This record gives sequence, structure tokens and C-alpha cells, in this order.
Amino acid sequence: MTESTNGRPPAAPQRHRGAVTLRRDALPKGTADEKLLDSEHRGEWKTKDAWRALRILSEFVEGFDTLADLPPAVSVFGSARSKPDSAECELARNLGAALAEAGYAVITGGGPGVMEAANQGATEAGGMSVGLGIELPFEQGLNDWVDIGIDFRYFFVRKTMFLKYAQAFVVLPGGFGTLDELFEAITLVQTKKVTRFPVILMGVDYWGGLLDWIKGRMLDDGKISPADLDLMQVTDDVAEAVRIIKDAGTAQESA
Ligand SMILES: C/C(=C\CNc1ncnc2c1ncn2[C@@H]1O[C@H](COP(=O)(O)O)[C@@H](O)[C@H]1O)CO
Repeated sequence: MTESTNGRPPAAPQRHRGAVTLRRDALPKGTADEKLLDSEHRGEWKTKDAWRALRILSEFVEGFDTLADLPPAVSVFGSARSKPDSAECELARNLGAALAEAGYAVITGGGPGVMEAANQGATEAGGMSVGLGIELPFEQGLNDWVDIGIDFRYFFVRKTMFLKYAQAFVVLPGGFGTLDELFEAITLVQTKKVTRFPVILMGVDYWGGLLDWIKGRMLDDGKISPADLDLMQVTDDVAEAVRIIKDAGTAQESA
């Protein structure tokens, strides 16, 4: 039983799944991604995965339908844990604003930290601010600077949207989630699944060690080609990042 406070139930943790809101005893034990991927749920695979495929399809439909009319857009990635007063959040706000002023919508993961800062910069500059959230084991909700928000259950559906509706990726300092997004993008450019797609790293100092390892070890070992080093560009200069994105767009138009 749930006790009431002044005739209202006490605040309860909640989770959103598409149009559905779940609270209290109705809170699910895991996430949709976990049920699909974790072998602990193998027992359900025979009975439930065929239905899951329809849910996955409906997420694609929702994403395609909502995002098809976006203006040219740039996806911005970075740590969910950065504090609002950190250098990377300051950079993300400036970047969001500069992209909006250049006419680009800004797409982020819709979460806190660098994502929120980029959304804030874009919204404050009068641009379109998009958040593609993901269901997590704890309720989080989209940050308040998001104008168009979609909450995805499936990581891989969401990742398709980041790429399909953006002309470029800008990657600020972050952890595993950010690295995953970075390396997926450069793999897709390397294998020519997407063309003329700038991938810009911002935070020269932060990314320095990784880039040194890529040059000193990956390249030396022959795991990548010298030309692959050009798949990423590194700068701390917001204006330069925007120029790289614009130039790639111009080249695409005249191709
Ligand atoms: C850790 C906390 C909240 C996590 N919330 C997220 N919401 C939306 N998107 C997220 C979240 N966490 C990771 N992502 C995605 O990965 C990138 C950041 O991951 P990192 O490991 O923090 O670098 C980001 O670009 C998102 O797309 C509680 O504060």
C-alpha cells in the first residue's frame, strides 16, 4: 500500500517506455536493451523476441518520422558526468551556440553534462535543440534545453538516428559512451558507409594521449592506414569546427 501525503501519493521513482509511464510496483526490473541482449533472459527469447522486433521497428518509425524534417544538423557527444562549470561544458555551450548561429540543429543524447551544455548553447542562441535519450536503469529524463526529444529503448536504433540526421559529429571529452560514439562514426566513414562526414574532436589536451597511441601503436602496427589518421580532426577552436563542417557541406553540394 502507498501512504498519501496531503491527499497525494509521495514522489515515486518512475520510468518512461514510449507512451507508457511506470511507477512503484510497476517499475520494470531491467531495460529493454538488457532483455534483448543479456543471455540471462535467454528463456524469453523464443517467446518474446519476435514481438520485440515489432517494438524495435516502431522505434525506427518514430525516429524517422520525427527527424526527417530537421534542418542540417550536427551531433555533439561528450561526458554525462561533466559539471556545468567545467571547461568542457563551457566549450559545449559555445559550440552549441555557434552551430545554431550557423543554421545547424544540435543533436545530443539528451542527458546531463556535456549533452545538456550543448543543448543549452543551441537553445539560447535560438537554434533547434534535439535530445535522443536512452532508457537507463534509473529514470533520468531529457535535459530541460531539449526542444525535440525522443526516448529510445534500444541503443542501436538511437545510434542510427545520431548518424543519419547529422552532417558531422563533434566529440568532446567523455568516457566509454563517448568513445563508443566516436569509434562507430570513424568506422562508418572508414568503410565508406557515410562520406564527407567530418568527425571533430574538441579538447586537444584530453584527446592527446589517445591520438598518440593511435599514431604510435595502431598505425605503426599496420592496424590502420596513414590516410585513416585524416578521418578525425582535432581543434579547440569553435569557429574552426564550424568552418570544417560548413566546408564539408559545401563540398557535398557541389559533388
Ligand atoms: C551517468 C549519468 C547519466 C547518464 N545519462 C545519459 N543520458 C543520455 N545519454 C547518455 C547518458 N550516458 C551516456 N550517454 C551517451 O554516451 C555519451 C556519454 O557517455 P560517457 O560515458 O559519459 O562519455 C553521450 O554522448 C550519450 O550519447 C548520471 O549523471
